[in-house]
Amino acid sequence: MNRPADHPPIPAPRIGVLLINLGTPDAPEPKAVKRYLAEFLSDRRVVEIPPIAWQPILRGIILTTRPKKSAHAYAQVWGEDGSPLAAITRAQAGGLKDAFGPDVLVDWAMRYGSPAIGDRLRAMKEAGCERILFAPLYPQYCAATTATANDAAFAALADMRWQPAIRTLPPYYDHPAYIEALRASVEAGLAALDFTPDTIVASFHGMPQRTLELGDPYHCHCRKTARLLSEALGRELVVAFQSRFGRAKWLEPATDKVLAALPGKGGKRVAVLTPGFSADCVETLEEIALRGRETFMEAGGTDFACLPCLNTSAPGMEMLRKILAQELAGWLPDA
Ligand SMILES: C=CC1=C(C)c2cc3[nH]c(cc4nc(cc5[nH]c(cc1n2)c(C)c5CCC(=O)O)C(CCC(=O)O)=C4C)c(C)c3C=C
Ligand SMILES: [Fe+2]
Ligand SMILES: [Fe+2]
Repeated sequence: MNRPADHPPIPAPRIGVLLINLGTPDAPEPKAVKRYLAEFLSDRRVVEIPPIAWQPILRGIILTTRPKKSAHAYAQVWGEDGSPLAAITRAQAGGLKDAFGPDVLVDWAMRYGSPAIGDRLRAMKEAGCERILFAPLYPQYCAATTATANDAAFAALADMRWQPAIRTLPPYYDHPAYIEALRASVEAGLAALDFTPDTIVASFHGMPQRTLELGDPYHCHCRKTARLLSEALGRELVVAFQSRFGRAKWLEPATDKVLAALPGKGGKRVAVLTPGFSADCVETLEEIALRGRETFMEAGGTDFACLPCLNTSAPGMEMLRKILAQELAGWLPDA
């Protein structure tokens, strides 16, 4: 059937890019933190203990004690625009607004709390996006982060009669653009210090040792990132794992133990980087920059620095543009 000559052209299908990070409480207060932790720690991708055994511990012990302690940690890093993790992820999405042309909508969501993945996905669909790239911003794949973000996105699709086409961003732990962004950002960070570190620690978020034994590639991804970054910097990095949670054995060595032991072994001036976090958050700003510093100085260290994550730095944004454009190839008209 022919359309009349004056019929408006069919608009090009739009494309959506949804940046996803972990999530954060709505306020640095015990009530909001409790709500957030209840959702986060009930995720079976995060705590792999059968709910019948785990839920009584979670409800009976953890959610009655931890929210107060964690709210204090959040309060120390909370900014004018809220939780750093949310503020930085929002700014990353804002910085990419025009990166891929007028037909590509860039938005952001959080796996736990708000803005919820399902809500942002439905909004993209309503805005006409027929193709959507989910981008969990975890360089190293972990089922507790990457997979659960994708699970939430696919759960939202399960309710849609007319689904958009979907791609997911692969882990980018060894992507040359990521390693180069880390190198540039670490070199700039080191050059800005008023001391010369004798030791550089690369601290990644930990996970239970059992998760590695069950086949999760996270630990290998972290080690490879550290090796490639060490080669790019031309200097040694001490790898450590932070944020231990619960009683099980976690990946070792633990960052706090490494920081406490360094001064006794002659490492008095340390710089810590956290390359597994794409945005600064309570785990970098409170656990490392505040508590890590205290641990290190009390053990006899003389100088301590926690270098910023890639955040919205020029090398960080350039990296995001490159890895996202690579996944959009074939969807973008000129790619
Ligand atoms: C970057 C990768 C991350 C992995 C892997 C990860 C695994 C993991 N985390 C917990 C428990 C907690 N994590 C918490 C905060 C938190 N975790 C990550 C990232 C990873 N977690 C980020 C970016 C953040 C910061 C969130 C923010 O709001 O700034 C917390 C909450 C804070 C606290 O109460 O201390 C917990 C709890 C487990 C069990 C786990 C298992 C593999
Ligand atoms: Fe975590
Ligand atoms: Fe922590």
